[in-house]
Formats: sequence, C-alpha cells, structure tokens
Amino acid sequence: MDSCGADESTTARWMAAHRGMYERATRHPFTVSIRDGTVDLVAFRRWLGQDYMFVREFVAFVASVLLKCCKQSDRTDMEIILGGLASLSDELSWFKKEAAKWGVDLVGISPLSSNTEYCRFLQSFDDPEISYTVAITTFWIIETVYQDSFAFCIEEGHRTPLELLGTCQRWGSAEFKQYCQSLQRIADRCLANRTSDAVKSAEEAFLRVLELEVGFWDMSSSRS
Ligand SMILES: Cc1ncc(CN)c(N)n1
Repeated sequence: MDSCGADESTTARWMAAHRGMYERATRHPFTVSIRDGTVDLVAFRRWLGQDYMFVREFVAFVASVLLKCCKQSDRTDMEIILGGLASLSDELSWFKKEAAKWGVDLVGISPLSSNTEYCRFLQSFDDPEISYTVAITTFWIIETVYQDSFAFCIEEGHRTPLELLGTCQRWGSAEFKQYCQSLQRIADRCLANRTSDAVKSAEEAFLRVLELEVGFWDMSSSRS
C-alpha cells in the first residue's frame, strides 16, 4: 500500500526496489553532461549515429510487441502501440536531419559492441514463446529511460546547449511522458493478472534493459 492506502503497482515497486540501477540509467554522466552544458560533442555525435541504428532495430522490436498484442486482441493497447510504432517513422527522419546537421555519416557507420548486444536482446523478442507481458514491460522501460533522462536535461536549472534542446525535447516532452505512462498502465494491468514466475521474467527483462541502457550511454561517452 502507498501513503494514500492504494495498492502500489508492480512497476512502481520495481522502480523503488531497484532505485540505484534506475538512476544509473537515467542520471548517467553522459546525459548529465548534456544538462550541465559540458557534453563532449564527439560523444554526442557517436550517440546520434549509434542511436539511429538502434532505432531501426527498435522498429522491428515494437512490431513484435504489436504482433503479440494483436494475438491477445486488446483494441486499446493495440492503438497505443501502433501509435508508438508510427511515430518511429518521424523519429528516423529526425535522426537523418540531425545527422546532416552534425556531420554524422549514417551510411558509413557500424554498430559498436554495446549497441550490437542491445539489438540482439531486442531481436530475441521475435520468439513467440516470450509473452506479451514481458514484451510490453520491456517496451515501457526502454521508452521511460529516455523520457526520464532527457526530461532531466530540460528541467529547471539546466544549462543544456541551445543546439541540443530539440534532442532533449523529443523525449523529454510532456507528451512523450504521457505516452510512457500509457505503456506503464498497460504493463501493470498485464502484470496484475500473471503468475509470480511470469512477473519474475518481466522483472528480469526490466533489469536487463537498465543494464543495457547504461552500457549504451557508456559506449556513447566512450567509457566502454
Ligand atoms: C538506446 C535507446 N533506448 C531508448 C530509446 C528510446 N526509444 C532509444 N532511442 N535508444
């Protein structure tokens, strides 16, 4: 129970239980350096190119979540996930525009090892044995790490360079936050109906995403 007497959701419990790991992913030195204006632009360019490749793989991952959802035939979930998938088209165009602005060659780059590892994890969701609950939980936390990380870069007191504000607003906006909250509600609803083993698998996926996100930021800032 929380302080209002309502049951705390599963995802809220995990956030509290794994606070340290969550903060390592969402207050990483790379994004904190964006917020305090000391970001190394070589690292930013590396992140931009690598994330473009990640998002291309993420499209297939979201499509796999959508497929699992359709098999369960929940119309409202389907519309939210489909909206997310559709918005990735805009996101890819945005990456191309930014890459041109920052002089990043998207054709000539190859994925670095942390990116490859993360993409392999995303590809593993093609397996029909992986449940919709695990998939939607994974989708929610992937989006939430970006939402929280970039929202912090535009919160009061930030010194984010002007030319990076658009990037931070892309994931740090109130609209993106609402979208993440919709995904969280779906995940919590699914988790509420599952056996403890199924919930444990979803929690493992949640923790794996946090680990992979830290690896992705480390890679961007050349810490790995
Ligand atoms: C590595 C990573 N994680 C999450 C997101 C948000 N879709 C992203 N673009 N890149």
